[in-house]
Amino acid sequence: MLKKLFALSDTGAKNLKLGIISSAFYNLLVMFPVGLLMMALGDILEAIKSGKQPMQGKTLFYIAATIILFLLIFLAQWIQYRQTYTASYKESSKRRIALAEKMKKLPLSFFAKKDLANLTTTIMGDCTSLEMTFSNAIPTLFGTLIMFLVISISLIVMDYRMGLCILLPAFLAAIVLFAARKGQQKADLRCANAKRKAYDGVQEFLDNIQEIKSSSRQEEYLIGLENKLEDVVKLSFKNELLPGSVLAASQFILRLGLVAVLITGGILVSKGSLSLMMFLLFLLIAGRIYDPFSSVFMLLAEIFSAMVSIKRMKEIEKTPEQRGQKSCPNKGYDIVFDNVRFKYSKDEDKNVLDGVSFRACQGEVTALVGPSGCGKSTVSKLAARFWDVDSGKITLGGADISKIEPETLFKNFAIVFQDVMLFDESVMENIRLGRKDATDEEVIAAAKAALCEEFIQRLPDGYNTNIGENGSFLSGGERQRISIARALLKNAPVILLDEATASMDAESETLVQEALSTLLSGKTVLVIAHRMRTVARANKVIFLKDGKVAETGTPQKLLQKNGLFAALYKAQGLKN
Ligand SMILES: Nc1ncnc2c1ncn2[C@@H]1O[C@H](COP(=O)(O)OP(=O)(O)OP(=O)(O)O)[C@@H](O)[C@H]1O
Repeated sequence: MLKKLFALSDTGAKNLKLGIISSAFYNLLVMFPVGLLMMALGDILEAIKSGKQPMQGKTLFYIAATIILFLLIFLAQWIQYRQTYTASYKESSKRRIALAEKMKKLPLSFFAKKDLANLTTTIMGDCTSLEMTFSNAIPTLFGTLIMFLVISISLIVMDYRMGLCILLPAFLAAIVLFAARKGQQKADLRCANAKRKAYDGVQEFLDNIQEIKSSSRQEEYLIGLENKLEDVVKLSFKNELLPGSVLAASQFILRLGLVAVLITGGILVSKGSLSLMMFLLFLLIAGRIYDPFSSVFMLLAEIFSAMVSIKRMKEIEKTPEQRGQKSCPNKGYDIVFDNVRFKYSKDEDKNVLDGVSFRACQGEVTALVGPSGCGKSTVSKLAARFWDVDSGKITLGGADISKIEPETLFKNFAIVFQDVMLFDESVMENIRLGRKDATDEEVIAAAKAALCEEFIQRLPDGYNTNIGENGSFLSGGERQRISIARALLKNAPVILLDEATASMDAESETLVQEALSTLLSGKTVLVIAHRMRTVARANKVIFLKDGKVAETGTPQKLLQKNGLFAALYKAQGLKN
């Protein structure tokens, strides 16, 4: 049950169980000194009454019992610490790894619906808050509840009237806290959303600082960001105020228990229906039993927020993964689209691709052409199974790619996307990302083939120069050439080039095209290029319009046809 409720691993659930048991054991054990004290007091009073020496012959028993009791308390606390703190950190790191592994297997449709801040909060923030909750709050809560149950039964058996005086306030206080739970969770959610919006805002501000500074709406933008940050402060304050007030109310109700024991006990003793010793025992218990409750109540807010984190995590865990076999039974590397229909979201009424069929043959360059938004990038993303098609089929060498595990399938692809992702590392390491076991010589050869050598030599430290966050020290054309070098290094049988040469000047583009054409020979190449000069060299053109294949054939044939492709070609020819 614990495993399901708190989304734990088998070991995590086992450790939490042990933590709860040791916490309950500890809470019960700390009550025993009260019993021992009462026994000693009883002995002393008995001795005084009968005129004997107090505690005669029993001193050793009391010393031994005290030592054993303290040893047991120490042991219970040590086990609780070990089982909860150490185990919860291990569990939390396992959870982070499991989440990251899970995300690797999720389709891109999942990430399109979530924003980056939300995911970061789940992986880092939620895991950290759960770490704290499992290391302390949950074992303390359950441990206290078990202790309370055991003591309640004992108190009722000893004297139900006095027992009720102690127990009723605890129930009342718990009811108040649970009644406020819904409000607390709502406040938590509001606060978390405000934090996420502020995080997104700051991230957007840092990412686009250049555009914001040069825009006439700089003031307006900053006011918007300031409002988001102020919302966080306001909602955090409210979020603290609610549990604070509820906590104060429940603590007050708990204190009433001590007063009730004092008044009821006093009346019962005066009537002679309760012994003085029993009255003292209940008073001592009432003085101690509420202490763990106070700390549990303080932790409840933490536990309620943890339940929100767990819900978010379960949502990720439940998302279906892109699965498939670990081997790719392809014969050759022709890519075939067979009546493919696809849209990014179920809510859209129009398909982005609507019955697309074509064959991109091995050893040929197939160019995807068409007006902006017609679905060219979508075709290349579907070919690498970044998304799964809604209907129809895509095959690689005859193998249905929807049945092949994405990681296995991806080994066959090298991709140069429109947005090049570069890392804050050296040029050498950025290119080596194409194939992590490549030697320096292989990296340099790929860089030369992608015409990077010339600008790399100009960098202060050559191949060892750090290129800054996302290659911010490089020009658009240079960044793309690094990305091409990476793809060349991977030497995969299928190459997807998406706007690969868009940021280069005409001269560099011609040189890169030449380099590519020698290096890409024998491979299946799907290229998206707006410039018609690039397309003219392709073996086949797929002209897309509104998500449908409008024309297909060799560039020469399509030019002769004088249709859509020819019109676009001529229009660009005029511009160039
Ligand atoms: N991740 C996404 N989520 C939702 N819609 C998307 C997504 N990516 C693209 N689209 C939409 O799908 C349609 C096709 O986009 P796609 O990027 O494939 O076109 P394209 O032909 O490559 O355009 P361009 O030449 O301008 O790059 C567009 O209407 C676009 O708005």
